[in-house]
Amino acid sequence: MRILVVDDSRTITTVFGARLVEIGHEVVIAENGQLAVERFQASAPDLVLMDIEMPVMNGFEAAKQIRAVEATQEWAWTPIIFLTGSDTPENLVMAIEAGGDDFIPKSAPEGVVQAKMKAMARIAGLRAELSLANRKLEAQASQDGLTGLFNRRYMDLRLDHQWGEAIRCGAPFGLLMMDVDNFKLFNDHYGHLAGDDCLRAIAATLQKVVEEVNARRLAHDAFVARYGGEEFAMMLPRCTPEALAEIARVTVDAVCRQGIAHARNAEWGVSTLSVGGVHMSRAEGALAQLFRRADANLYRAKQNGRNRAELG
Ligand SMILES: Nc1nc2c(ncn2[C@@H]2O[C@H](COP(=O)(O)OP(=O)(O)OP(=O)(O)O)[C@@H](O)[C@H]2O)c(=O)[nH]1
Repeated sequence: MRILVVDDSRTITTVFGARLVEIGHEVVIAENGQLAVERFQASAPDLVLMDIEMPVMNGFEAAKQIRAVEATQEWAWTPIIFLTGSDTPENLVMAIEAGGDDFIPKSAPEGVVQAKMKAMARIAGLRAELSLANRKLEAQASQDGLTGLFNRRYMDLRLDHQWGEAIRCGAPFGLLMMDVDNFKLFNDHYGHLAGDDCLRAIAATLQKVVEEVNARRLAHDAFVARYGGEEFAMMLPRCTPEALAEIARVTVDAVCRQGIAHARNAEWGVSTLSVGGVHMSRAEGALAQLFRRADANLYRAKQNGRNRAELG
């Protein structure tokens, strides 16, 4: 474990530090509470062993600040054990109130110190595993199982937030609705599993396009989601009408150039995409209206021959 040892007494940090290093731990030392908070942030220790009475900032205050730092990171928790010369009941209560987890007298025998650290490390390990599992679950809940893009549920949540912000700031907003062309014929011709592969491949291309959009700052925090079936939606906050037109064109071209064989897709012989785009120079009104306009343009793209974008 990496252990942050905090004490204003050089003797204590040296003695405790040497004991911990001897039994295989890495030790980071801080001489007061303020340095403890700084070193906690810089070194992300697995455990903090901290004195209570110290100059500049005492151990209780440092523990509170460490907990405040952790509160900004979901699920973060590092055990804090107070080291003290006086294990009075008042100190014990204050230690726990300040966010500490345990309390060891400096005079405690070696075995007790080691046993307490082992217990804390075990809890910290379980907590870390739980945090990882939770993050995986969160990622799964926001992802579409087939394509790995964001799913509709996540899209609605994130879009609500982006749209609200765009309205508050009077910022521009762009939306592209995209639909794979003649996809029923693709399934009929190549089978449903090949259809799934085709959707995955197109989704990967759309993801690349959106990453490029963000990298080139053509929009702010753009993202693409599977809207449903063979339909996708790309959200383009703060993009210009010129950028929207370029992104729509690039998207249509990129899917066509991908060259996924589609013998029954008109004269192209490969899978293609139709796109309906809408741009607002100042976000206002209901999101549903934006989607209706994008849908109408998508319909026009289909009517006008597919493998194209219609904007408005
Ligand atoms: N393989 C596969 N097919 C899907 C999936 N979701 C929807 N589809 C199919 O997508 C097809 C969409 O067909 P339509 O809505 O008729 O549209 P289209 O054939 O693409 O024709 P246009 O949109 O007019 O170009 C349907 O046959 C659906 O079964 C999926 O997850 N996997």
